Amino acid sequence: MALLGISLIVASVVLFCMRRPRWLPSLFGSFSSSTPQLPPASSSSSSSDSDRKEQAIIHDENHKDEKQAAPTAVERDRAAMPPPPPPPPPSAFVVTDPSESATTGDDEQTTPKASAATLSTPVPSFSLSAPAPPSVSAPRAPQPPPPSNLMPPPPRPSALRPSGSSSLSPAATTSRLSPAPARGPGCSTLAPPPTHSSKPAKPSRQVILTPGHSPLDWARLSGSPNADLRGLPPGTPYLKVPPSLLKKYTGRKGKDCWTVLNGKVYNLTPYIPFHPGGEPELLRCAGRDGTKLFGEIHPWVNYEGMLAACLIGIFVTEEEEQAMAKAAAAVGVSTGSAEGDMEAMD
Ligand code: HEM
Repeated sequence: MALLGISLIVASVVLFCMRRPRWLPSLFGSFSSSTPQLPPASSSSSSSDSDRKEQAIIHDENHKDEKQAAPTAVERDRAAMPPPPPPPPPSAFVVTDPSESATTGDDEQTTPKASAATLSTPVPSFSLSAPAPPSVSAPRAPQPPPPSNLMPPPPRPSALRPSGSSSLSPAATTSRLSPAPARGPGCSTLAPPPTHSSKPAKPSRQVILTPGHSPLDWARLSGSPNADLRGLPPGTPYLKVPPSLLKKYTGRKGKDCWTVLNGKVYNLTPYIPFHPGGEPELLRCAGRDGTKLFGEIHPWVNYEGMLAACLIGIFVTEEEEQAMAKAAAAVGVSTGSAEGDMEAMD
């Protein structure tokens, strides 16, 4: 039992010496009656020496207590032990000068001590509920400049800089920025570039049509499904027109005006008073193939739709027409050969 008590005392003393709380000097102050006062240490080396002396004194004292009344000494130590100091609050710390601790008498603290300090400049804080930026339209009173510790906004990027002040290399500048288009003096940069050539337009060769012969009147006359403007007897099939027959219909001497457009033969006679280009122009293609001439003047005109009621037949060569006539004579039927039919009509 005594052995257990002794070992407990030794363990507590060892723990006590290893932990060495800050209130140790004041504890030793309470033992001033039995222990001599040590001079205050002024440097780290003297502090370590005094520690060793204190430990030796404590060790001797404990040995005395072990021999006399060990349990009562332990209880007295625990009763005289002051509560540990409260931990410092978590705040900003500044390192104080070690000389200050020496002058204040805190000889145990040899390392720089940190203490709370208030900053003179306000710490910038950020939050999601920041006020909205001022609108451009609403006029506002002049506001004080922002605090100097805030970062100024970056400069606005300029799209087009003069080549002299550009930070880009000349090669990069020329590759990114195309040269300004050459415009005449006095031209606004917002004005569109000229898209029309300065070539004067051709004077119109349209003629004044007589009343009742407008394009709309022609559309009304030729548009009906039963319209027959061919100038042939009703029920005449589409004819195969050779060149020898086509050249007889020149529009002169009371004859009709036939022409060929892309392999089809049309009777232009009913259309002559409706032609915007006039009769003489239209008669230039009478009795012959007018495909090339038509395409040179107005290829955009939809002649097929306009002349559907004027279709005579198809344009064939003389050989084709003779071969078909022979074949028809052999079987004894009419092939629609235009030559015989036209001669019969005449
Ligand atoms: C092949 C013989 C033809 C000749 C030489 C001829 C000539 C002309 C000429 C000189 C004009 C006036 C162009 C102008 O305003 O600058 C014209 C206009 C016109 N011709 Fe013909 N023409 C021919 C056949 C036809 C035929 C077969 C049709 C239709 C069935 C036709 C329909 C028109 C129309 C609709 C215009 C008015 C075009 C427009 O206002 O833009 N022409 N033609």
